[in-house]
Amino acid sequence: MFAARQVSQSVFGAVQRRAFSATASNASKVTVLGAAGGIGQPLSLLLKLNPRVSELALYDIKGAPGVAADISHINTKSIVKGYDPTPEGVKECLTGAEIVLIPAGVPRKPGMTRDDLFNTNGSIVRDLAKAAADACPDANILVISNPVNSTVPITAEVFKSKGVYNPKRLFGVTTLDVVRASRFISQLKSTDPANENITVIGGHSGATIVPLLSQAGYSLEGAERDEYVRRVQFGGDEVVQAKGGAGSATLSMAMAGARFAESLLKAAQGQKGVIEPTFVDSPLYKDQGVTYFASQVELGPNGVEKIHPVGKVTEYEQGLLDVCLKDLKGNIEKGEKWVKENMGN
Ligand SMILES: NC(=O)c1ccc[n+]([C@@H]2O[C@H](COP(=O)([O-])OP(=O)(O)OC[C@H]3O[C@@H](n4cnc5c(N)ncnc54)[C@H](O)[C@@H]3O)[C@@H](O)[C@H]2O)c1
Ligand SMILES: O=C(O)C[C@H](O)C(=O)O
Repeated sequence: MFAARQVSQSVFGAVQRRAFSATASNASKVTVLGAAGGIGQPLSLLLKLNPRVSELALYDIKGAPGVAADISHINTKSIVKGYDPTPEGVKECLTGAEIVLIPAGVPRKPGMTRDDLFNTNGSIVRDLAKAAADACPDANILVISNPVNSTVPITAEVFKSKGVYNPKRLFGVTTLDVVRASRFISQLKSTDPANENITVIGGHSGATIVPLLSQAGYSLEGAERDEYVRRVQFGGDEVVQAKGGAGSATLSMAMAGARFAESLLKAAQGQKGVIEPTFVDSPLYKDQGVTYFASQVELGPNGVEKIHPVGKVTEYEQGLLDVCLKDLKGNIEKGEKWVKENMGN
């Protein structure tokens, strides 16, 4: 019995060390809004395993205190607290947060696009953004709820309306596209996916997701190339279909969200050269009316440190980018227009 306990602790310790090899130097409060959901629960679990997190604050319209009680028994140092779904609860949960992750909202069912979630999730994200703008205007806000191409502009407009918008602190989480693009190329090329890091630019839905294989030195041709791009662009649909009405990607998204939060924490705690593709207020295509765009972004203590240009692309990739920009512009404008007309109190 004792031996078994020793073994399991050491195996789990090794997993934890491999997953997050950092030693915490600075304390950070991280808040998850939608913490009892399909993404929220495993995301909160991964954040509890991260030694860079000192306090984990969980909020949901139902079930956050239960998730918090469960996770709080894990033998890592961070304090975990779940909050009741009241205005005071969400305020307390957000106050002092350095990072706020928002996976609150409904997921897709087969046959739906992400844009079909717009009305429901737009209101949810708008209201949570209002609470964040009031309680922690300087926090990094990480929007996961779909449609990201519209929920990020909605969040920005809420922060602007309260006079606290800082474009360096608002991120649409597109890490799952990078994770998929890297995994899928490794399957084709029989490489170690951990060593792949395919840049994905644009936005987070269908044709707005543009993987840049050429920048990783790969050149697929013909049907193989088209199938790879289609799989990256519609990887989310693959999961939605497979789950058959029970939701969309949750576990891979939790990993991707935890990875992005870890990158921000590393950068905030002084690590240089931390770069992740993410959907931000970007100058790259503003002249074409596309005000938010995902590209490689260097992170720092103030959030966005540097937005890297897209760089050299092939003619084929330029074709994908042209389609992306057209769709993205519409998604962004839709979010901005809706929230301006529906800002509420
Ligand atoms: N950015 C991405 O790459 C990505 C990937 C996967 C899923 N998503 C999106 O993430 C969202 C969540 O997906 P899920 O599978 O976790 O859904 P889910 O239904 O399992 O969980 C959502 C949670 O949000 C909570 N919630 C709803 N309204 C809330 C509010 N006003 N305040 C606080 N909590 C609230 C619900 O109670 C629920 O627990 C969806 O919109 C989905 O499309 C994005
Ligand atoms: O596909 C979805 O609806 C969820 C998410 O955006 C994904 O890419 O898996």
